Amino acid sequence: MKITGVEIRTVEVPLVSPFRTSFGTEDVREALLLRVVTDEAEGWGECGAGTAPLYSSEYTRAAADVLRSFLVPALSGVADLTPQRVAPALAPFKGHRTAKAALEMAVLDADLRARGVSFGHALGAVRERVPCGVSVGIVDSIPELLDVVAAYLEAGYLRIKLKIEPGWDVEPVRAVRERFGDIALQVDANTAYRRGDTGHLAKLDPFDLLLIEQPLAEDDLLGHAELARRITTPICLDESIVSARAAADAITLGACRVVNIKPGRVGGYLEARRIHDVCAAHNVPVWCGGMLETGVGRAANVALAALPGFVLPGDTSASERYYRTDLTEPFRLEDGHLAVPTGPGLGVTPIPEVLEAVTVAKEWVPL
Ligand SMILES: O=C(O)CCC(=O)N[C@@H](C(=O)O)c1ccccc1
Repeated sequence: MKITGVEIRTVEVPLVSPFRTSFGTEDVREALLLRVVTDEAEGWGECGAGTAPLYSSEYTRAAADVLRSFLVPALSGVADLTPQRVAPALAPFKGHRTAKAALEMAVLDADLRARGVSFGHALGAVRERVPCGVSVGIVDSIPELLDVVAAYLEAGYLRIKLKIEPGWDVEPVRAVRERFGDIALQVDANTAYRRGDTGHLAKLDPFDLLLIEQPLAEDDLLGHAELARRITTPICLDESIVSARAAADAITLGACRVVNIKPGRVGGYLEARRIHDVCAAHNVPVWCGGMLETGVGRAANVALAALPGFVLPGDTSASERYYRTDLTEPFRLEDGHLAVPTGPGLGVTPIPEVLEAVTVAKEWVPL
């Protein structure tokens, strides 16, 4: 396959409601969409970096620059480009995993569309639909939280994830347990706690949570391993798991018993598949995380979530959880599940007029 160029598009898509986590609040999703043009087909990729480097060191403007200046030009040196050759071509450049993931995703989409193969089939999906959880941001009061959770349960979500931080943790969990009983419930701290918070985090143990996600810093595997010996709630890692090797190390150290796989965080869907395989080899369950993807990235995540080791509901929510108007045909929850797209490649494409309406910058990088 030969690339003629890559369109880098910055979009700003309003969220239906502010999304607050321990690392900040978003009410507009700024994302990059890549359109790779090849001699055989076009492919789409989505970069999950945020407007500011708060979840990780990456952010949208930096991702656009590293793509324009280094990553896209690096593909010109690959004679017969295949999706499997993208990561090695980009490996000399350090970091920028969400930018790399978006480019690999777009090349993979183009390749699969050209061959008439779906993302799910290419990755090894074994299900036609996936069970869906939902991420509930931090809100101003317990009553408001209970109303939000009640609405998501009414919508059919099969798992609730509560964002927590110091000062908003035990009481919200207690209130949700008392109101809704033994629903599938987990929490996500996004690195907000410290090693000295072990005693406080142990107060979550009586609530029979599925897991506590990334309580400590992304580089503190030993801290998580020590915490795992002091609390009964299973630890799940997110920010720490940047590669298959990191997953193997974390599991071996006893730092986690569950892994949240986010293709953007790990450099792409091919690495995400490798992490899935490493975790399966260690009998570690995985689930698919989310980075507020539009329907473009959501289609790929739903396909990934259909792999055999994804045994827990992920953050693969319906489009309407975040967007009044999605960039693609919306993903709709049916009996708590989303259908895995079956068309070639992603199986979805951005709706041109919707895409134009949210585009704030567009550039063409020729190869
Ligand atoms: O459902 C979703 O797409 C969002 C799920 C979610 O909470 N994502 C958080 C996270 O910390 O995991 C996030 C959002 C944006 C960027 C990075 C991470």
